[in-house]
Amino acid sequence: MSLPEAFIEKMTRLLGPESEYFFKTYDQKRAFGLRANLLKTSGEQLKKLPEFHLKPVPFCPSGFYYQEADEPGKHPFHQAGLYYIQEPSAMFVAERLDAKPGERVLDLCAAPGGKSTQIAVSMQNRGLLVSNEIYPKRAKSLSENIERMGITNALVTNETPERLAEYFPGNFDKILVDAPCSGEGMFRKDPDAAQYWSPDHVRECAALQNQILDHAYSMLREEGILVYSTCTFSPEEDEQMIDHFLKKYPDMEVLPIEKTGGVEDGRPQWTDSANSELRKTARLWPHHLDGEGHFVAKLQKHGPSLTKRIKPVSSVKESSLKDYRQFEKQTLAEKLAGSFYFAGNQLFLLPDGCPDFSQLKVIRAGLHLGEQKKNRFEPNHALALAMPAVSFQSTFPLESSGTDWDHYLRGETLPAPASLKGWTAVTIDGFTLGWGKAAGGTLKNFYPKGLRLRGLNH
Ligand SMILES: C[S@@+](CC[C@H](N)C(=O)[O-])C[C@H]1O[C@@H](n2cnc3c(N)ncnc32)[C@H](O)[C@@H]1O
Repeated sequence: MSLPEAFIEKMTRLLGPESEYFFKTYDQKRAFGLRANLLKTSGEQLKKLPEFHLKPVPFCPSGFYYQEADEPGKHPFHQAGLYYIQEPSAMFVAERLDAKPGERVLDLCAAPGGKSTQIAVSMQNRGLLVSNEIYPKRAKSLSENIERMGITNALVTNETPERLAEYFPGNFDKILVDAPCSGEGMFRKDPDAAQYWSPDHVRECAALQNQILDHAYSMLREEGILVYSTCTFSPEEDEQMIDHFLKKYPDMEVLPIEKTGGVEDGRPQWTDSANSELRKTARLWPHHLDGEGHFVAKLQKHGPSLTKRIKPVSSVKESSLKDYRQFEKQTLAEKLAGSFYFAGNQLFLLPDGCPDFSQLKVIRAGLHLGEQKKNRFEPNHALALAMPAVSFQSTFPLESSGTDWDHYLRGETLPAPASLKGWTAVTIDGFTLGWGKAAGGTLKNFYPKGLRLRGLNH
């Protein structure tokens, strides 16, 4: 592939004789990856599927390489949220944050959600994950991926880092900044990215990352953890960015990152200070492992934080849940508990200890249960995708070896047993796919219009 001249010169200067191996990767095919969604399945279960040819990613326990011809994006398990298609080296990042159930975590630059969906898995859907994206369209796809993967503890926001920093000073145990960058590691995946590249663009990205990091710092609590990552090779956005950050905030300490499967140390020699601490950061190079390339730094804040306590949202009165409870009794296997919240007619079950978010642009708040209609409750797609099949009193089973799933995902009505009545969870090989409502021998289709398949799928 054709690369910008100035990029070739720069990488040749930085890498010396190693650059020969680096540039050779541009003539090779890129690796394709998917990550098992451990909220719904296991890697072992996916590995048994004859449709896919999966090989483990050495630096991510739930990650697999697949063959391009496997086309996992076209399999109904994708719509059921059993995996997330993700560039393999990107899978290394969220694992380093080591988010735990019950923590308060912020993913500041989150769309389309590869890393947020991975963070939610390690939190086991408990605690609070604020998953933020600055651009509205990208925030919408982030929200859809959060829904598809069955994540129930996320507040998906569409804010600038600056606004969030005003709202959440000193509030988070862990923050991921997966920064917008010059994307040098994306050239094989997206050849257009190479055309946008210029030394000026690298400088602009570095200036933006600097500002984003300032905001992240102010939102971190004392002893909180910050992970910073990019998918670019330029030292200005990687080691030099962290070097500058450490000088500006001396209470930040670089933490070691365990490096396996071809992951390498950061390169302090590419900074003015040559601070040996920077060796603890990690670099994923396309000529040392199967993946496009990433830089990751993990830091801890030891200084005090100016913290604003935000009161949690209190639950609505039980009396306003009458129609929901009636629906729940008829449809679900157990009663849901927690903080319920109405946004207009839309009912949500909020993440644990969810802070008041009334002043923020929020796209999704925890689990979207459904809509209060006149004297009845209609469930949302998110509720189906967040629950395993055993959580429903009635299921409508489809098989991936058949063709009915294709009709269902296109929004068509399906024939149903005459005895089947009311809301039922449609499943694919035992995994929930969406809602249907049975009456008079047919299943009315409630697969969301915006997600339906169109045209040829095979
Ligand atoms: C590398 S991507 C994030 C990828 C995402 N973490 C994932 O794993 O799917 C960087 C994100 O930063 C967003 N972004 C762009 N400008 C920004 C800014 N000024 N502040 C915060 N985020 C910004 C981009 O829209 C993009 O979604």
